[in-house]
Amino acid sequence: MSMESNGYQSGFGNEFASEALPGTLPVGRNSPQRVAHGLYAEQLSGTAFTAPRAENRRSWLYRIRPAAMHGRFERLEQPRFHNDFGDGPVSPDQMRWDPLPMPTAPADFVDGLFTMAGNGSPAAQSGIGIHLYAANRDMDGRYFHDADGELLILPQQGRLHIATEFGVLDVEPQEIAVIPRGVRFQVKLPDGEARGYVCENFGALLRLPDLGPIGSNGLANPRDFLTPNAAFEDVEGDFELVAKFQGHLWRADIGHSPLDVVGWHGNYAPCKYDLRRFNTIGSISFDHPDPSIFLVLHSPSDTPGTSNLDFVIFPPRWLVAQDTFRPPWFHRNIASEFMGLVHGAYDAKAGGFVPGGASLHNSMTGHGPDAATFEKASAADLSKPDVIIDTMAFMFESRAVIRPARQAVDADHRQHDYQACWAGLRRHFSL
Ligand SMILES: O=C(O)Cc1cc(O)ccc1O
Ligand SMILES: [Fe+2]
Repeated sequence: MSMESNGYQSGFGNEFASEALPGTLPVGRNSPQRVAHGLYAEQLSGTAFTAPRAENRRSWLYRIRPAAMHGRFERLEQPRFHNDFGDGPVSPDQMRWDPLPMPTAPADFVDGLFTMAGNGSPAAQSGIGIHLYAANRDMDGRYFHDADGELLILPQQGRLHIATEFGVLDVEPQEIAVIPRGVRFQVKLPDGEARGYVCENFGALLRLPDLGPIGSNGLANPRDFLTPNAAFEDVEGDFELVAKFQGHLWRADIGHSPLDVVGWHGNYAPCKYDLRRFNTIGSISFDHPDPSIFLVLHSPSDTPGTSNLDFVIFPPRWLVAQDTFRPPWFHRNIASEFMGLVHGAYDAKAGGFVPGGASLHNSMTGHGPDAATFEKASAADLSKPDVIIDTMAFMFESRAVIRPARQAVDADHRQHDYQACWAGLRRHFSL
């Protein structure tokens, strides 16, 4: 059985309101003495009660049973999914990985999570966890919430049917889903198998960037974010509630589906966004701009302009700049860059960076186009525009060093020869 989608509401961080049964939402108050249909009222706060209004995020849920009803939590061992980024030496090497192999034993979305890297901690409410998932079965009688951060999910292969307390998100590769901290959900795999990337944001909630001189439109437009209409399931059984709490997983028995919210209103809710809707802006004169021009969502830190997380994409686009090396340039960056590829090929790498793969270029580590890309772009005919189609790369960029997890450093699917991609860069210098 799976909860059916009830459609979506459009907008980012709006004051939404939705009810799956007419007359569910109280009018003019949040917590009446008795809620319609015999439901319980429950508030879910994603920011401090007293956070400034522009940042304040909370929702009211009207549900069959309150979230407090479940058995006692005990530890659940899933050693591949954690926030142990270590505090010892971290190699400044450029690193790259092949796709996370599909599981050989049955694994649902939670079983299939594999921690790649991260920084900060849930305890500090700052930093990010970067994970991949590879799964081959539905979450069955199992529900999950992450108390440590909101989850930015990027399917790379296979669709996800994500049934949440707020309703259903159906997402496919080249779309993203954002599940707020604490929201309970269940993932089913309509295609039988699925793989993708997850960024767990321990810091300030993801938001749309200011647009500055770009103006009032462009990049990710707010109306393209879709939040589910209320949908619920009213089922009882021997189910399991899995919680991620302070870097570890816990499980509790639960006798009913926690996806029993019949109506809700508020501005703290899951959403999805189709990356193909991104209005890509670039140079129409000369020079390849800084990748901040490709910013979709960011989690600010306490230093203006310096993000805990910048989620950046490299979508299809025209390259027209004159007297310009058109692909991404060689560079070093105080921020740290974790990249993935959802679809196609990436314009800075002629080979080796494949869909489902990943790379890490940490603070001040030199990187840029591989030798083949450099040669090709240096000789390209700039009198003609070049169009990049069939591509969707992304970057999780963070102000703090992104520490690879031990299991990622040691993984069989790590490309130990990654640095060889620059070894063929020839000396061209002449006096
Ligand atoms: O490939 C990278 O490293 C990401 C990246 C892309 C780009 O267009 C400019 C800078 C940058 O770091
Ligand atoms: Fe870079």
